[in-house]
Formats: sequence, structure tokens, C-alpha cells
Amino acid sequence: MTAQDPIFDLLVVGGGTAGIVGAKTAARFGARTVLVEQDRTGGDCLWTGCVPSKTLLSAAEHAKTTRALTGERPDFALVRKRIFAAISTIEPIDSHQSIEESGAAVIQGVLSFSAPGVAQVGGRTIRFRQALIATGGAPSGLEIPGLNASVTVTSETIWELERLPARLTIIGGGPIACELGQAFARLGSEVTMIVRSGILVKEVPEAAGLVRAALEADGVRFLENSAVYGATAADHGTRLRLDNGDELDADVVLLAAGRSPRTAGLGLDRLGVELDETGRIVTDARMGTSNPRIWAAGDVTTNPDFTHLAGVHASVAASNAVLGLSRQVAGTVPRVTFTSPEVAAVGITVADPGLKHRARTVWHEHIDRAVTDDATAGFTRLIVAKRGKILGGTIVGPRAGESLAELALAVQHGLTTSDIAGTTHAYPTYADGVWNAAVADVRANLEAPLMRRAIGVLVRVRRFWLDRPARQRSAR
Ligand SMILES: Cc1cc2nc3c(=O)[nH]c(=O)nc-3n(C[C@H](O)[C@H](O)[C@H](O)COP(=O)(O)OP(=O)(O)OC[C@H]3O[C@@H](n4cnc5c(N)ncnc54)[C@H](O)[C@@H]3O)c2cc1C
Ligand SMILES: NC(=O)c1ccc[n+]([C@@H]2O[C@H](COP(=O)([O-])OP(=O)(O)OC[C@H]3O[C@@H](n4cnc5c(N)ncnc54)[C@H](O)[C@@H]3O)[C@@H](O)[C@H]2O)c1
Repeated sequence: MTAQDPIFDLLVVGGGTAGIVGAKTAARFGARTVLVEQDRTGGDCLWTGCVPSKTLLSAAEHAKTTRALTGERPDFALVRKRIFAAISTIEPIDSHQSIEESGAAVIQGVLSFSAPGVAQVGGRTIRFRQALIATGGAPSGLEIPGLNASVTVTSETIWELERLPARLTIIGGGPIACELGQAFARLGSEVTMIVRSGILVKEVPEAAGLVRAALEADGVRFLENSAVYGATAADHGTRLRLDNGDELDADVVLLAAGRSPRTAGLGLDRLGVELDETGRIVTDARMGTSNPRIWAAGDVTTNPDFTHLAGVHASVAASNAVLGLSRQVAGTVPRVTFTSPEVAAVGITVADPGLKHRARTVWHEHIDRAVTDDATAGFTRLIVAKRGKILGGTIVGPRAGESLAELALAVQHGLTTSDIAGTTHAYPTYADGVWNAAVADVRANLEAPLMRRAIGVLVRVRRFWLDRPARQRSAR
């Protein structure tokens, strides 16, 4: 591209999942599209998020099995190699070339808005009709006096560790802390998690409890309702001081206490884009912002931080922007924490008795696949409204993320427990959890007094009908 750049129909800021999907969507519609990325295209998910963390979890599970069978310790260099291999296998789909093949231009540099319709990238001026902000987020910093940066990592830098830390302390109790904590414990690190309240607080307590027990079984030590208020240098690492006066030595400290949006320095104030109190961009259901020409998607917005949401929301934003549509994003948001057991949830996860919701829970001791796998620590719970409409639920267990797809479909399309109960599920699968919970709900409805009476009438009528020839014979 040259100094005579056209006025772009859509300027996309950020080349993570949201930016890539947004740019490709707009370009495929024929809109003049440019994507600006300050670093590598692919974003958090590819380089430092989903892809490396799920590969690490898989390698750690393998390491646990191998150690149990042979006593062999994992080779951390091979684990790292596997992570980099997974990234480089997936990377082409997020590359400059792939984005350009869709018809969008790609510019490398840090973008900031200078005025409505005008932005700067490294001294170059870009003019645009509309923009999609997809600048994502970054790990939130923690002010811990005395904590040396050389022993501190975040989800962005932990992948640079060349040796397995002997003692890893994690500050935080969300999905990042739980997934990475379990993986490093299974690889052989002595892991301590310092958690302000409980772990996985967004999930139902039984789910968080099962994950906590599984992590403890893998050797993770929990210091809950604790906070770190200071640190000093120690041999090979740091000594952390806790608010209760305890001290804890660590070789590496992982800060996993939430993420913050990348909105600073973008110049959004010059565009009149409203942010919430945490700096995230406020969007409506069309992914529009308070400026009708500016759209946003992904972790930079007030929506939950998930790759699938970033992609879907960006696609809706780009379509609305370049085609002038008013498509709205779906409210059904599935989520999975990929610990072992996995925790998967969608929609409403707690029954509201005031609204006559009911919860149907099947514990996985009663799911044959879980029994055959010796993995019965889990459950499937459906939250059901009057007339059997499925509102949401939680699944805990192996492959819970896969079983969740059916529940997400049910919630999105307003299916009922009768719809699920009437659909034959293959045996033996973990999906039996959803099926059995739905069957339990339908069966419980059949036990209701009115229904029992109606069924009783049917049985008697049928009996009467079948006995008709005998009655006729005796009458003759
Ligand atoms: C360890 C970890 C594990 C995760 N696991 C999962 C998972 O299993 N499943 C799941 O759904 N989600 C997971 N997530 C969340 C997921 O990674 C994010 O929700 C997703 O990547 C967000 O995509 P995004 O496009 O909004 O942002 P990003 O991927 O962060 O992309 C934003 C891009 O914008 C660029 N940028 C920022 N400012 C500017 C600027 N001024 N100019 C130019 N470019 C700029 C950045 O360099 C970056 O490349 C995980 C996250 C982490 C940290
Ligand atoms: N499997 C997945 O989909 C997946 C995996 C990882 C991350 N993510 C996404 O990334 C987001 C960020 O993850 P996260 O785990 O960093 O954040 P989070 O916001 O979910 O959890 C942060 C945790 O840190 C704790 N905390 C905050 N300040 C603390 C302090 N000073 N001391 C001790 N504990 C403190 C909080 O109580 C909370 O438990 C998630 O919300 C999720 O949307 C998704």
C-alpha cells in the first residue's frame, strides 16, 4: 500500500481472533478493508492462550499416565516442542497471507485514532468510514512490593520458561490459574495457588469443588482467602509474605488475577466511544458502540473473554458495519474450563424457585461411560423451566465441553427435556448425562398427580378395549 491509500470502508484494529474474523468477513463481502496489528497476527488465543494452554494440558495428562505406568518424568523440552508444533500447525490460518487472500490489506504497527475517520500508524495516516476495535486484553498487573520481575510470569510469558519450575506459585483462582496450575502440577512442579476467595467463582459450587479436589489430588496446595502483600528476594526465587503472616518460597510466580482491556492510547475519547469503569468498550447487541460508525468485538469489550465469542461477535459487527444490517448476537454463551475434570456451562446454571425453575442433576456414578472410565467425579445438571424448556446447565467430567454442544443447541433453540429425551443417544457416552437428566425430568412430570390420573385412565380404557372379545363371548 502507498501514501494514496483509499478511504477504507472498514478499518480493523487488532489481529487476534476478533480482528481476523472481522476483517475476513468484511473483505469477503467486497468492502475495502484494512487490518492493523502491532505485533503478530493470531493474537492471544494462538500464541499465548487457548492453543498453548490446551496443548500443555494434553501433554500434562499424558505425563501423568506415563509417570503412573513407568515412573518416568516428562521431558519439559519435548512438552515445549509439542506446544510450538501445535501453534505452527494452526498459525497459517491466522497469517498475513491468509488475511490478504480474503481481500483485506494488513498493516503492521500501533494504531491510534486522531479524529473521527482518521487514524495514525507509525506516522502514516489512514482514513476510514467505519472501524472495528478488536484490540483484546492483557493480564492485569498486581502491585506486590518487593516482587522481582525476573521471577514473575503471566499467561503471556510463561511459555518462555525453558525449565520446569520446581516451585510454582500462582496468584489467582480463575480458569487460567486452574488450567495452568493443574498442568504444571502434573508435569512435576510443586504448585501452590493463592486465591483471594474460592476458585472458579463463576461456576456452581459443586463444580468448583470437584475441580479443587482434582487439583489437590494432582498435588496442588491451596491457600484460599489469602492475599500476598509483599515479597523479598530468596535463594533461587522469591519469598512471598501473606496477609496472615505466613511466608512462602517460590521459584516462579504466575500472576493470573484477571485481564484488562487494551484501550489505553487508542484515542477512543476522540471518537466518543463509551468505556465502562474498567476501560472496556460498551457494546449493544449489534456490537455497535456509542459512536454509530465504531464497532467492537472480543476481549476489549464488556463481553466475556472467549475465543468463540470474539469470532462470532466480530462476524456480526463486520456484517452490520459493511452491509448496514442490524443483526444481533445470540445470548447463548457456552464456556468450558479445560481442567480434568472439565467444567462446561451454558445459560442459567442455578434454578430460581421464584420462577418455578427446577434443577435435574445426574451424578456420574450413574453414567456407565464414566464408570467404565473410572471417572465418576462429575455431574450433569439441567435447569428447566415450566413446560420443560431447557434454560441452561452445567456438566462436570471428562469431555464435558463436547457434551455441552447439545445443551447449547437446546438453550439457543428453546428445546424441551421431551425433545432431548425423545432423541436416542449412543451408549455408552458422556452425552448420556444430558439424556438421562432430560429423561428424569420427563419421568418426574409423568409422576405429577394429574398426569398419573390421565395415564391411569388410558391404562383402564386400553384394558377395557382388549377385554372386549372375552366380554362379548361371555355375553353370547
Ligand atoms: C491462558 C489462556 C487460555 C485461554 N483459553 C481459552 C479457551 O480455551 N477457550 C476460549 O474460548 N478462550 C480462551 N482464552 C481467551 C481467548 O484467548 C481470548 O478470549 C481471545 O483470544 C480474544 O481475542 P481478541 O481478538 O479479542 O483479542 P487478542 O487475541 O488479544 O487480539 C488483540 C490484538 O490486538 C493487537 N493490538 C492491541 N492494541 C493495538 C493497537 N493499538 N494497534 C494495533 N494492534 C493492536 C494485539 O497485539 C493483539 O494481537 C484463553 C486466554 C488465556 C490467556
Ligand atoms: N477455558 C477457557 O475458556 C479459558 C481459559 C483461560 C482463560 N479464559 C478467559 O480469560 C479470562 C481471564 O482469566 P483469569 O483466570 O485471569 O481471570 P478471572 O477474572 O476469571 O479470575 C481471576 C481470579 O483471580 C483472583 N484474584 C484477583 N486479584 C487477586 C489477588 N490480588 N490475589 C489473589 N487472587 C486474586 C480472583 O478472585 C479470581 O479468582 C477468563 O475470565 C476467561 O474468560 C478462558
